[in-house]
Amino acid sequence: MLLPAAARALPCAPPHKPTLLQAARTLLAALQSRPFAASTAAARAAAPGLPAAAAAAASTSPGAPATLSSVPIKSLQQAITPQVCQHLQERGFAVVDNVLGGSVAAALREEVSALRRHMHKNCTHLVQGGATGLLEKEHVFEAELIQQQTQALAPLAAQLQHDSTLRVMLSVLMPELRLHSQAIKLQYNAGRGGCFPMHFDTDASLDTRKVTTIWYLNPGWKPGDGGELRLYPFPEAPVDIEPVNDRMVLFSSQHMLHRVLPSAAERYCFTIWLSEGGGLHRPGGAAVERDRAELRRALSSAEPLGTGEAWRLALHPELRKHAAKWAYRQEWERSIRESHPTGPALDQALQTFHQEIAIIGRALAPLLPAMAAGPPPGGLQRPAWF
Ligand SMILES: O=C(O)CCC(=O)C(=O)O
Ligand SMILES: [Fe+2]
Repeated sequence: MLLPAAARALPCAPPHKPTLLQAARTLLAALQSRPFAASTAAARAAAPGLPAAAAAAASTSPGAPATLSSVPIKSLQQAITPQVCQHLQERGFAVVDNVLGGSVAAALREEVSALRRHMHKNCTHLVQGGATGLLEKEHVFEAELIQQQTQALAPLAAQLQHDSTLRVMLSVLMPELRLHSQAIKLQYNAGRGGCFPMHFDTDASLDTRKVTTIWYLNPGWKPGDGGELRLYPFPEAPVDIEPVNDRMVLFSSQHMLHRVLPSAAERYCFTIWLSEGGGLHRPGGAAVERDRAELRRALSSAEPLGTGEAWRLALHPELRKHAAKWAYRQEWERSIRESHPTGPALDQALQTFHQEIAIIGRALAPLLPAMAAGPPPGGLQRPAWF
């Protein structure tokens, strides 16, 4: 059922945007020389050629520095290229190496290490009938940087939490993201098999996170250590990404299914989530209702569906994550077992998982034969990621 590389429909390459990138760099330089709160208007005045979305991405809350002087922002600016954004847009993810430089990566690793005794166990969030249950993971610990005490122990990460360089650079090339704010989380995996089950970071109905960026800080990583990030860009084949030092991975927070494979070695990283401005956008209205009614009709029709039509429905934005969950149900169950200690909480989580799979199986029954048989001969249209 996975999409063969040769059959992918390739959209046209976006136009080069060197002048826009230059305008973004001018703005970031201006922000660096004037360290406090930048408004959208100030940002546009500093770099007149800049699109509104990029200027808005540069604005910060009062008192927060807009960009850093203590990390090599130049390398971060250069990390976000048109090629990176094209990959992110078309495939749902991108990988950037040597993003901060070895010495900054080493300092950040020290900071994560210094915070270890302030960390709490990472939990899997189980959404069930409107309520959220928490299932602790073994060996994976995390800290947000909200309290002054933790910020003092991790000053570089605390500055990175506010730095707008990444947001501005992404917004120049992908203004449709409307990025406006960000949050950081530091993570320490003690090894001993610590891992994450398959999940999506969020959903449009939960919060406004759009882009997940994970930054790896593991200079000693070697094959066999495990802890790879596995992405499932459904319906394409999974991709494993090694958590090597100074690597940043970007992906769609809402649509990229992913997990962390069991890690045999200590593993350090941090995540910055980039969010859309303008509050939670709950899709609704007549058009959405019509769309849903059409989906219900297609799924309940007595007529058998052709392969192309079945796949079109499986990749519909409302159904795609359920289709992926069904397609990977065995691997998904294994990942839940691997990530949590045995006991009643795990048993409950597995029971809920099986109930969900049964519901999905019933709802998507007309699509399952086509999904099991693989994509149609002409290939599939790539789904939208953002
Ligand atoms: O540690 C990683 O590579 C990914 C972590 C993750 O998926 C998460 O925090 O949601
Ligand atoms: Fe995640």
